Amino acid sequence: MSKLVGLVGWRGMVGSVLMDRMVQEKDFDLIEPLFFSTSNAGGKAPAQAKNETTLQDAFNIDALKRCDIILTAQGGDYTNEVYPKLRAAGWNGHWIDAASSLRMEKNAVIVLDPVNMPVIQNALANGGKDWIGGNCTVSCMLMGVGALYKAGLVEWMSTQTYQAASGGGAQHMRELLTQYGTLNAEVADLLHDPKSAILEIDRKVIAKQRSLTAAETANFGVPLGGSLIPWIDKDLGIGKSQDEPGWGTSKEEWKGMAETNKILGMGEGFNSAAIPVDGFCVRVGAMRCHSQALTFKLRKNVPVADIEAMIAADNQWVKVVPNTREATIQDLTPVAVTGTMTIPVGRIRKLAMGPEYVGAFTVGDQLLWGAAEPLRRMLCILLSA
Ligand SMILES: NC(=O)C1=CN([C@@H]2O[C@H](COP(=O)(O)OP(=O)(O)OC[C@H]3O[C@@H](n4cnc5c(N)ncnc54)[C@H](OP(=O)(O)O)[C@@H]3O)[C@@H](O)[C@H]2O)C=CC1
Ligand SMILES: N[C@@H](CC(=O)OP(=O)(O)O)C(=O)O
Repeated sequence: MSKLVGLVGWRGMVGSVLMDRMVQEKDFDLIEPLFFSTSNAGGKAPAQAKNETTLQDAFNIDALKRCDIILTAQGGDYTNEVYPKLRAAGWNGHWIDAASSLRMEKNAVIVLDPVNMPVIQNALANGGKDWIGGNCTVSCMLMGVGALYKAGLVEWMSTQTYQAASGGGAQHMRELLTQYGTLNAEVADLLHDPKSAILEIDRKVIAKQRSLTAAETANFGVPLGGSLIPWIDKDLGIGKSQDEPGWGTSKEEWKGMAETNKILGMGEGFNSAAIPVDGFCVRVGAMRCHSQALTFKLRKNVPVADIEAMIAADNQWVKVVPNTREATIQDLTPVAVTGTMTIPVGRIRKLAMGPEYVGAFTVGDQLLWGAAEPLRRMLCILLSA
């Protein structure tokens, strides 16, 4: 008999990408889905419903308890409210979650099976029930360069990210595009006139950016179109001495080290067993692909050709982009990658600091490998266990 799989958050942005992938991969053939809603209980479930065609109340613990597996992309507030009640009510099913709330819990595994299948299998063998999707930036990075970690080559890594608007959610994407439109409209006449002065256009654009209303920047807080924001998520550094690691760190930056090490089953957080990962996380005006410039200090001098071969052989989605201008501008951009499962890694080269210092650049669709895909793959792992 098919497992009863509760789906929560299926109509949100991450949930919609997840549903599309589940349809593409025919995951619904393997399950009996039970659709939940936080806003429309009693309404009609989507077309993928089989026997249970009515939307269930996502806050109804008894309804949730019926499920063998619950897969949620509803968000952290939902998880914080419902998960403890469900476990307290004795539910012993598998919980698969896109939200970060439970990620660092001792019993939770951050799932990214092309990278950490042994960690997942070990947890399964030990009765693990909580399977949490990783931070989008971390998951996309490890899909690209996980091979170097698996080979034990990384002494430390520094990452500088270029994160898309979608990481903030659907409203952030709308706000970015609206800002681009507003800026374009401000100088449309001048743009149409080939003889107009570029500095006049520039002056009008910056004046408009600086005078955007609170409503026009409601989601990001400041203009993003034509600018960038070098801070993502909360400030975790408050209260620390400025001379210790962690001071002035954003939560997104903290996740880089904490989650990378947890995914790989190594030391967690800033402890001695963990591989140091640190850098700056920056929001840019891309739509849904996160990009990252990586600097590695390797434990030994490894030829670039060997590094490329290791990365290319790691999984079926990673693609090494030759470090040429043409290949880079064609294949190593958010525009090239959006909507695809491909994780290109390029700009692989030795850095001036010494032969153990290697640079790379990678791009990933943060709604696919960064959010939805590891979850549906974990569902399949559970179904085949
Ligand atoms: N955005 C991202 O990049 C990432 C997000 N995540 C996690 O996933 C969670 C969900 O994120 P995201 O998908 O962006 O959130 P959304 O805001 O798009 O969707 C969340 C829920 O909002 C409700 N909702 C209300 N109005 C609408 C509407 N007009 N269209 C669709 N849904 C609506 C739906 O619940 P209902 O049907 O019950 O009303 C939906 O499930 C996040 O909180 C985060 O924890 C994880 C990784 C990346
Ligand atoms: N914080 C990410 C998106 C996200 O949802 O991250 P997390 O799942 O770690 O909360 C971003 O803004 O790009």
